[in-house]
Amino acid sequence: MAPAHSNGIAVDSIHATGNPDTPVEVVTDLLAQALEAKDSEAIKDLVKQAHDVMAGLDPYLEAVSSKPSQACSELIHRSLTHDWTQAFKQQKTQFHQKKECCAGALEGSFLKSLIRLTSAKTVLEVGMFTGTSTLAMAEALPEDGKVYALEIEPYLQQFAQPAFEAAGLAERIEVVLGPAEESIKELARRGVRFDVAFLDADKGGYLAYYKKLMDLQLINPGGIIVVDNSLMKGRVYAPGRMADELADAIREFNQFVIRDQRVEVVALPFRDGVNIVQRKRVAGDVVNTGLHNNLLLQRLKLTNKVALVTGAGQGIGRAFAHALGEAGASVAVVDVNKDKAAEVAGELADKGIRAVAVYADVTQKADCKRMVETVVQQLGGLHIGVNNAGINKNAAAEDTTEADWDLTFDINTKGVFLCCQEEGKHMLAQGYGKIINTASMATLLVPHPQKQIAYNASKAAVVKITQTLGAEWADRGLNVNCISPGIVNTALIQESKDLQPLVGEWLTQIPAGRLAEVTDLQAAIVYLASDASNYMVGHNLVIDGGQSIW
Ligand SMILES: C[S@@+](CC[C@H](N)C(=O)[O-])C[C@H]1O[C@@H](n2cnc3c(N)ncnc32)[C@H](O)[C@@H]1O
Repeated sequence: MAPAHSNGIAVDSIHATGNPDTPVEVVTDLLAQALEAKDSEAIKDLVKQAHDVMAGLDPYLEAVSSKPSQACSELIHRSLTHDWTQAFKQQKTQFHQKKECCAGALEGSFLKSLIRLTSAKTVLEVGMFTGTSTLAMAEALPEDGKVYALEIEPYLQQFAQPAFEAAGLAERIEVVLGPAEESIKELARRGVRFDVAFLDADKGGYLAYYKKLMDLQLINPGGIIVVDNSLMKGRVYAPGRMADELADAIREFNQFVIRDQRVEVVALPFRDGVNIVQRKRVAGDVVNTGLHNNLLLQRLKLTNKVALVTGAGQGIGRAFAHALGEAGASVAVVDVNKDKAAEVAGELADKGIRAVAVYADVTQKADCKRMVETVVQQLGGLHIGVNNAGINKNAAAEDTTEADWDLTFDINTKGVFLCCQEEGKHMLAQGYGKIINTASMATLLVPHPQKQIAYNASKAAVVKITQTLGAEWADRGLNVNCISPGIVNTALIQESKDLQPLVGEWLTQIPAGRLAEVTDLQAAIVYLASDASNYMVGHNLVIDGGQSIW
């Protein structure tokens, strides 16, 4: 069904089926029939049917979409019930603001989804009004994210700010007062760049805002510009008889964007029309386009990969399991403690990560073999093996018992080797695999004042196992590397009466001035598990706050 007005933009509808297929097409069809009908009752009936389809649309969309937060609902309510005419008469606002300016709950939820979909951290809202969308977007951001909300009316900042504070999100929102074009230039001068920009201020200004965002490279790669009111009540394609500056401005804007060779745009008939504009991928060599057309961060994705992590019931292993799962892998949480493994597998499943708990004592060859078989059977393969299970029995060299020495080497060294061996057999057969062993900063220095000879020696062997396997298997599709964390602030330290008093002294040995958190190690495991590290062979990646170089 060809649109009635294309307004100079070439339109080649792929939906010219002739059969009404969407609510808009159904209504168009009903009204077309009404236009042809002679009988007034028939006309009334057709118009009523058309009315019901349209009148029910937004309420239905709201009913089947997630509800806004309490804070957003309250702010929307305040925005819709505020006396804007009175505020204008009392010269609190420069312009006669209207409650209709508030984009509302559904659009707020839409923006919230876009923020999450793009993993946005920095957002620009051009035209804040009472901040309802601002708040919704801030809710979707990580704690260190920020919405820069541009607004010309100081009164609106006073209106919105208490709601931002009550919601505990004031830190994530910076209201920038003044004409938007100036504010954009000021933010550009400050070096701020955006993952998502939402254009929703004066329509005559859209083109200038868009040009600034594009020409000054203010949108990060992969980022989007979301344009509100891109249909201007339908008047952009079905003009009324009166002069219409707003529709003219949007029409000119839409035409500029569709002709802009730098971008791709999709126009959605959502609310008053929302366009999503994104920079095109460039052509060129692999550095330009990214390897296999992947942006760098995409190369870290572990989609369709299966990982196992030993010692994943707590501490570093648990953090590794989460990191690999977040990057897209299915994860086998392996531990000698079944309950802890099940607990972590449950945490992953709650996040939507495909996970299973697997029991294995890594000192037992049969267990390591069964572990790999179980993972392959339950998760459909094995591509990433993280051999992390380990212990540390602190004792002076002269007091170290043979039993403790053997146990430490059984778990930390033989266990790592047995896991590598079983994982390696499967991976060599498939010609692909990533093995990452947990070594330690203790492979580079002698940690002190605590005494831990068995641990130090066992971990030094892990580095040599890693180097040897890395070299042996490098040309058969496998990468074997290890990570050497510094002193990590885990329950093992927090709950140890012997180790807790040493923290102060350790801090004097660490240039970073703090212990490592398990989260400090998570990006490294994803990097080593991904194809971004394909040329990394037998490497010992040290993450120790600088302790080993001091
Ligand atoms: C449609 S409302 C914004 C609605 C809001 N984004 C929402 O989602 O609820 C437009 C806002 O843009 C502001 N505005 C208009 N012209 C502006 C300009 N030149 N610079 C900054 N803000 C402007 C208005 O004061 C008004 O609050």
